[in-house]
Amino acid sequence: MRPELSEYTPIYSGKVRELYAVDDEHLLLVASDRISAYDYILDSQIPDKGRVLTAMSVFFFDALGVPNHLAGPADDPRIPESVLGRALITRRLDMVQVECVARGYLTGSGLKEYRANGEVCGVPLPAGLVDGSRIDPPIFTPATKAAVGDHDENVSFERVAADVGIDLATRLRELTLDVYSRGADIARDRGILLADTKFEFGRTPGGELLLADEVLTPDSSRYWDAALYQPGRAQPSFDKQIVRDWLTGPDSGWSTDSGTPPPPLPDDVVARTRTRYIEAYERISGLSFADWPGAAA
Ligand SMILES: N#Cc1c(N)ncnc1-c1cnn(CCN2CCOCC2)c1
Repeated sequence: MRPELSEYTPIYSGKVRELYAVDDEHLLLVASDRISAYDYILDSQIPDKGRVLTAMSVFFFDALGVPNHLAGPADDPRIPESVLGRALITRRLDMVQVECVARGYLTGSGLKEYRANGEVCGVPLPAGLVDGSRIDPPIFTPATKAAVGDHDENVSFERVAADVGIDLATRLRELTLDVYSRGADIARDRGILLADTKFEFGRTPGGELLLADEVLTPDSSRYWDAALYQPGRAQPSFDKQIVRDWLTGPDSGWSTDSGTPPPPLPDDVVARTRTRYIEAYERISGLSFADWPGAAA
């Protein structure tokens, strides 16, 4: 008999995920079906999004072989039925307060910084780069964690070293770039570009540094279709472009500068977006989402 979610103590609630205390040493990390766009959490949910992104994290935790915070399988008996497939039992860690970002392509806040001063997080880049340019080798562009709803602040490696010490900062950079590069290689071999990603790390009571949070999901990363890749413009998001295009198109009656929350999504936009998440998982993992635990939404 699985426990009820109400038996666990909520300890953190993010835009699309929650964290519960299971016991003194373990947490339950729950991914919802909520989706964000243009800095709004949409009223419409994407059925199975939480299960797909959880499956993707588990695939990469397994495939990359990096010591991590997982403390049980996807069907662990401590996971309540109501969240089975979109929740994981993890070790409770002392989290390092650094958003560990790796960028293999220039876009978003990195592009904005580059255009202003030719560098990102203190890392100088070649002149003449455009939106979507490859950054080779990839760079470590850390950020400080912002309050829910705010944007993280990009900071230099030197600032991270001042905050957490040079040894830990160096280890964070090394792990971030290694895990990003190996994850990007896996995705690229399947026709999907991993433009950038954000990792979080934590330490055990014994001081071991573990990869935590979610890993290489479309919520923590930018995924692009390699077949559509064209530097010099904003790349279509593999998973969210259908939503973005409808919201900014003629049928939504909404615009990004309206100052109002986006309207609900049409059923077909929801359905096609669900399909995109499942396609990303199945192409990258080579596994069938039908085999993943939990009830299909
Ligand atoms: N993972 C993890 C983890 C852990 N294994 N041990 C202790 N604390 C955390 C933790 C606490 N907050 N965050 C930020 C990311 N959150 C994730 C959940 O959803 C909301 C955002 C991570």
